[in-house]
Order: sequence, then C-alpha cells, then structure tokens
Amino acid sequence: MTAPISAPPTTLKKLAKLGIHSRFDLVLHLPLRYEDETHLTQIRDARAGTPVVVEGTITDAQVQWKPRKQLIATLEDDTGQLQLRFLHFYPNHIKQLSKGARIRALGEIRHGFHGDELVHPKVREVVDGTPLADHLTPVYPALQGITQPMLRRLVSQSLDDLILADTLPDALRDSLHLLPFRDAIMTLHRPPPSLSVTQLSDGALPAWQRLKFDELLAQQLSMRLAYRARRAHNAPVLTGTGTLTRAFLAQLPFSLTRAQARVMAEISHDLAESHPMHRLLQGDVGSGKTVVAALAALTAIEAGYQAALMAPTEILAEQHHLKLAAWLEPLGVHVTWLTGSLKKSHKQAAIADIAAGVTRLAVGTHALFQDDVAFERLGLAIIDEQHRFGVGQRLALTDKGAAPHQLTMSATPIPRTLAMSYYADLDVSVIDELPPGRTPITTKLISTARRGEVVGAIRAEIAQGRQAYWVCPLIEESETLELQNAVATFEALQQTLPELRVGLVHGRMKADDKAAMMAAFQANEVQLLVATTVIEVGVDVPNATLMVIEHAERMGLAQLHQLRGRVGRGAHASRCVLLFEEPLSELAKARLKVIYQHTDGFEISRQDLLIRGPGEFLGARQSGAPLLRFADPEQDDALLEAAKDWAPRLLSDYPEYAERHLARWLSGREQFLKA
Ligand SMILES: Nc1ncnc2c1ncn2[C@@H]1O[C@H](COP(=O)(O)OP(=O)(O)OP(=O)(O)O)[C@@H](O)[C@H]1O
Repeated sequence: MTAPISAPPTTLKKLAKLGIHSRFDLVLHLPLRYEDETHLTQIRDARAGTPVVVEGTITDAQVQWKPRKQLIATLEDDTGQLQLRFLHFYPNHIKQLSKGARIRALGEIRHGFHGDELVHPKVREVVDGTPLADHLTPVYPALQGITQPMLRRLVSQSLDDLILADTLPDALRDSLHLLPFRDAIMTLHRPPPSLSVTQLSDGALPAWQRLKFDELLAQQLSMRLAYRARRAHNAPVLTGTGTLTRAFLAQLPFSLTRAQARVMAEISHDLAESHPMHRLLQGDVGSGKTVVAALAALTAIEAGYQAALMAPTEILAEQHHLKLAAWLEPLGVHVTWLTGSLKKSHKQAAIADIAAGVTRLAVGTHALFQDDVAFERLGLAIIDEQHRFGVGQRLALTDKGAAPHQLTMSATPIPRTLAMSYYADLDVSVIDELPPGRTPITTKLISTARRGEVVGAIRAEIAQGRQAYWVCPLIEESETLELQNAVATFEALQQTLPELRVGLVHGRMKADDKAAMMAAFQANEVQLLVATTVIEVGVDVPNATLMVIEHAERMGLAQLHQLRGRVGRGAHASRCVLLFEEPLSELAKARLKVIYQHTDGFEISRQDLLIRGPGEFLGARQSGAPLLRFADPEQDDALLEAAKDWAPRLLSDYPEYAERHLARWLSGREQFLKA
C-alpha cells in the first residue's frame, strides 16, 4: 500500500509537492481532465469552440512580424485547410512544422479574424500508422519538472503492479450498488472508449461515486474511532441532586423553553455516564445557551465536583462571569474569575481557591487551563467557542487530570451535512427555538453617504429609554488605525449628541476598564456604546435595541449575524442598521443580501457555506477539510448518510475491512484527525 516509488530523488521531491509519497498516492492522483485522441476530425468538419484532433501535411509555414512575432503554418488534409498560429514558439516548432511535414494537431478551434484556426495546438509528428489512442488521455495535476508523460508512466506502472484489492465487503458494495475499487480507479485513469469527456467529469459517474464513498467512509470510520477512544476514558459520574438546579430555576424570571429543557435533559443524561461527554451545544444568538451552561455547571457542582467555563476573549468571559456570578452566588456557589490580565496577587488567590476546591465554578479565558492551574476535582469543562471552531482548546482540556466532561457551545450553527462530516466525533444538541416574546429585528441597509440620518434614529431610540451600539469598522491591516478610527467616531458622536452618555470600548483597553465600561452599559449609565468588533459575541443587554454597523461590507456573515444578535434580546422591537460603502464587490453584495433577508442563524450558515465552500467556512486547517479531496459533504449528502450508517457496522461486523480501509485512505494523513 505504501510501496515506495522508484524514481530519482529530485523527481521524488517534486512528486511529494503534489502530495504523492507512495505508489498508492499515484493511484489516487486522478486526472484533472481528459484529452480525446481517440479519433480524428476532418478539417472540413472542424467547428469553432470544439476540441479536435486533425491530421495532415504542412503546406506552408512562416514566421511573421505583423502585428507581432508569430509562427503561422497551414495544415491540409483531404478535405480542407486550417491555420495553426503560435505566438510563442521555439526553434523546435519551426523544425516540426517545416513544409511537407506530416503532423497531428490537437486543440480547440477558434474563429479568428482570418477564419477558423488552432492557436497553440499540441503538435505530434506522425509517422505512417501512428495509432490513435484507444481511450481518452488523462491530464493529471502536474508541476514544473513533472511532465504529463512522466506522470502517465508512473501512474500506469502503479496501476499495473498494485493489486488494488477491495476494502469494502461485498454486502456493503451490493447494498449501495458500488463498483469494485479497482474498476472505479481503472475507469478514471484509463477510461473505456464508450465514455465521453462530459460523462467522466460528472460526479454522478459510478466510478466517482465509489471514490467519494470510500473517502467519506474513511472519515466517518476515523471519527467513530476517535469517539470510541474518548469514551474509553473514565469520567466522574455526575448525578445531580437537583437542589441547586431547582433553586436556580425558581429564581429565574422565566421558564425554560422546550428546546432548552430538551437539551438540558440530553446533557444530564451524558453527565451521569462514566465516560466523558463531548457534546456540542448549538443555538442561535440569544437562544439561551448560557442558562443551559449554568444548569450543567450546577449539576456538576451538586455532585460534588467543580465546573469551569472558558471563553475565547476577555470581554466575553467577563460577560459570562457577571451573569453567572449574579445567578449562582445567591445560591451559595463560589464563582472565581481568572484571566491572564489579572494582577499577580489576585491570580495567585484564584489559583489557590481553584486548587483547594473553594471555587465551585471558575470562569475565564484560556488562562484557566494553563499549567499553573490545577483543579481540585474538575467534573465539567464548558467551552464557549462561539463561532471560533477551535479544536485545539478541546485538547488542552482533556489533559487536565482525569477526563472531565466537555460541553462546547457554538452560536454559529454548522449546517447539518458539515456537522455530520467534520464533527461526527461529537454529540450535538441544538436549541432550535428562541425564548418567547422576542420581536424580530428589522435590518436596514444604508449607504455611508446617508450616515447623518442614522444619528437621528439613535437620538429617537434613546429618547424612548432604549440603548444603542455603534460598531466601528474592522480594519484588518492595522489595529492602530482601527483604534484611531474608533476614538474619532466616539468623539464625533459625543459632539453631535451632547445630551447623551456615550461610551467607548475597544480591544486595546485594560481589562478592568473594559469591564467597567460594559458594566456601565449594562446599568444604562452609558446609553450609546461605541465599540470595535470586540462586542461581537456574548454581550447581553436586553435594553439595547439599535445596532449600527459601519462598513458592514467588510465583515463576514457569521460576524454580522453575531453582531446583530446583540440586539433583539428583550421584548422591545429592535433594529440593525448596516452602513456600507459603495462600490460593493459581488461577494459583499451577496453577503449583505443574505443578512438582510434572513434572521435565522441556521439559514445564514447554510448560505455562508454556499458562498464560501466548506474549507473556508470551517477554516481549512482546523476542519479536517484536507481529508476530503473528492467528496463534497453538501453535494454528496446521500453518500455521506450511507457512510455514516455503515461506519459502525463495518467496525463491528467487518473489523479487518475497516482496518484496511483506514490504512488505505489515511496513511500519512492522521494529523488531520486529531480532534
Ligand atoms: N427561556 C427563556 N425565556 C426568556 N428569556 C430567556 C430564556 N432563556 C434565556 N433568556 C434570556 O435571553 C437572553 C439571551 O440568553 P443567553 O445570553 O443565554 O443566550 P445565548 O444563547 O448565550 O446568546 P449568545 O450566543 O448571543 O451569547 C438573556 O437575556 C437571557 O436571560
């Protein structure tokens, strides 16, 4: 399977650049496209826009200088004449195309100024009887120094030498009507004469279906194995007594939505098991994930364990801390705050409390899981990763003593097919319902030129007792510029709206100042909050009902949806004004249209995926996307479903097949699998 390739070291190096390390990689190095040299076209029948192979004699060849240096030759067969034009050419061309030479030319006919012609055709000398190909000629992805003939030869050798036995049991192949692996591979490298170029590029071709299925199956198998491996660890059995959770629910001014209750039941069930939970909690912005997180934490605490909640940014962690401390401290739960920016003495005190078990719930940033922090008895780690699909932090956590249960919260819903494909190792809970009484947010798209009107809207909104956000543009190239811009906007708004209490919050502020500003906004001491995108996630001020986002065209869909989700969190009607600068790129137009038309995060994610494709959507490095070269989870969803169904059966009923299948598809690519 991993048989080495016999070629000189320089060639091997270049092949490695193409991802080819073994002879089996050569087998999987599938053609990009095909050339059809199986039949000749008579010059009389050659039509513009179609690829042809014509054969004949050169009757004339000249280097011309008008309007620029070019080589023009005339090719003649029994039915007519055709011009061949070369704008770049080498002495070899002149030799090959000398008068009287018999050649075969391959290319696409173009209708030029001087009639039909072939521009830069491929030229082959024809000695009488040079046979035509008996199948389409594959054209492989190549690099400089690795020519097509070289690749064709190397691939062909591997195809001839390797057995390419099947890794799928007959029962599976029969039930899904899949081709044998060898047949699929052979069809794609050496297509039979009956197949046309169009048929070969169609993903529905049985040969492609087989390869896509194999690839999706390998992905599902490896995720199942990762899932099993994690379940082999021991975890504390967290059966809550209900004392804290009941008291908590009783003090909430609302009751749980049905979705929150269902999701909480799923989590409680997992926490009571003796292997670690790895659950992804998905819920749209404002759907009430924090309440669920609090309940999960209380369940662990009731069972005599500690819980930790980690957020990706200080501002988000601070928001969670404010809220959770307000909810849980009255119940006698000691909540500790820990981030990197704490003063040394405070930090040491927090670390000591965590180690001594005084802390029942620790809230903070990744500082919570640094080496100097040791929990007395960590039962549950909650990671609010919002739309950062970071898998790294999940890893760091498992290393903390015995495996704690893990709950990851995400506010950017992952479309179902992607979740199945890339998060198959996690269990997923979805809060698919918003708390009652929310009025939908109205979204307005306004050109920056009309920015003045927006100021009037702010004044009116605040006069009603509401609050507003003004989000300054994202300036990717320079954080300093971004900051200067935010300060300038803050000053300008203060001047234009002297009667209002305006505040400013940005990423460079000291953590304490940031927290103080957010607390002031929470208490309605600040009415208009000017902010950089630091407020993107987690801020929860139900009285804020107007959101203005400058240069919305620079932002991604997930980010816009998150920002907009900061309003519409209470009973009052909310608005989001997206200011944009013209001219808009096609991409920006597409994004703004989606955010204007949709408020449902799942639909927005789906559209985002359509616009960007899965690699970009998930961040290629983290996603495991490199595993999929042939299949596309969105388009090949039926195959994905089948792979998902078959993976556990293969592991239990045909373990030796599963093992061979993984070895074939994953050799050298395991690094993408670590979740
Ligand atoms: N069942 C409920 N009924 C009424 N209000 C609720 C309910 N659950 C949560 N809320 C309120 O809705 C608001 C949003 O809840 P929460 O902050 O938990 O959402 P979230 O899903 O964490 O949002 P985000 O992802 O935007 O941070 C909060 O003000 C919260 O108190």
